Amino acid sequence: MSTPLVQLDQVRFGYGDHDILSDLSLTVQRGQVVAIMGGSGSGKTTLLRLIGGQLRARAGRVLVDGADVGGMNETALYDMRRKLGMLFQFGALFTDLSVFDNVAFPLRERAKLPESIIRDLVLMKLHAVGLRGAANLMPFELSGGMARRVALARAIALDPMLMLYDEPFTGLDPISLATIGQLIRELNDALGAASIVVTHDVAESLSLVDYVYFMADGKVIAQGTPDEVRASDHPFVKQFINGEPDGPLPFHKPAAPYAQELGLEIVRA
Ligand SMILES: Nc1ncnc2c1ncn2[C@@H]1O[C@H](COP(=O)(O)OP(=O)(O)OP(=O)(O)O)[C@@H](O)[C@H]1O
Repeated sequence: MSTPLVQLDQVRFGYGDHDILSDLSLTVQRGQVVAIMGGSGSGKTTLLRLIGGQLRARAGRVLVDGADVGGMNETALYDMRRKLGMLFQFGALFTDLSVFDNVAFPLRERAKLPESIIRDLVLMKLHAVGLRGAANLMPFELSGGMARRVALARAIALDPMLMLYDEPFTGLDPISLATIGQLIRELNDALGAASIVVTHDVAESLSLVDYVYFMADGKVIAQGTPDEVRASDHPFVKQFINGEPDGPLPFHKPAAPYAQELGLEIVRA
C-alpha cells in the first residue's frame, strides 16, 4: 500500500501538566473519508490541530504526506498548510466581504494569479457547492446551510490534498446536513484528496465515510468500517451508535458527593 496521507504514531499531547492524548495512533489513506468520534473533551479538535501544525506532539510522530509536522520550520509549515483545507463549525465567513470575495480570499492571499483566472476558479468552486448564483450576495443574506457551503467552497479554493472538518454538521437542518455530507464525499473524490471529519453525527457519518476511529482515554479504543462499527459489540461503540446517555462514557463528570456539595448532612438510621 502507498504511504498514508496522514499517520499518527503513538502521539502524546497535553495542555499544562495534564495529558489529553497519551498513545494515539491512526492512519488515513489517500482517497479515504475518515470519521473521528469520541466523547466531549476526548481530544478530537486537539488531534486536528496537531495535524495542522498549530500544536506539536510531546512524543510520537504526526506525519502528513510522509513529512513529520512536529519537525517542520515556519516555511515548511506554511507550505504544508497550503495543501490543507479546513472547515470548522465556527469558521465564519468574513462578514464585510461578498460570497465571491470570501472564496477568492485564499486565492488572492496565497496564489499570485491574474484576476481573470481567480474569477474562473471562484465560480468553479461555487458551482461545485451549488451556489454560483449566490456569488454577489453578502454573508448576512445567506441561510446557515448556505453559509456553511460557501465556507466549504473557500476551504477547497486551493485544491487541498487533505480536508479537515470539525463538526461540520452542527446546527444544520436535516436537508442542509445531508447536502454538506454529500459534498464532503463528492469533493473528496473529485479532488482525489483525503478527509478527516470530527463529528458526533453517527447516522450521517456512517453513510458517507470509509472508516471510523473512536477516541477515549487519550487513544483510539475502537475502529472499523461503517459495517464493522454497526455490528460491533464494543460497549463504547454501542453507546455511541445507540445514543445512550450513560455507559462507558459516563453521564456525570466525576464530582464530589452531591449531598456534600449541597451542604446536607447525611443522617443514617
Ligand atoms: N488551549 C487549551 N488549554 C488548555 N486546555 C485545553 C485547551 N484546548 C482544549 N483543552 C482541553 O483539552 C481537552 C480536549 O479538548 P478538545 O477540544 O480537543 O476535545 P474535543 O474532543 O474536540 O471535545 P468536543 O467534542 O467537546 O469539542 C478538553 O478537556 C479541553 O478542556
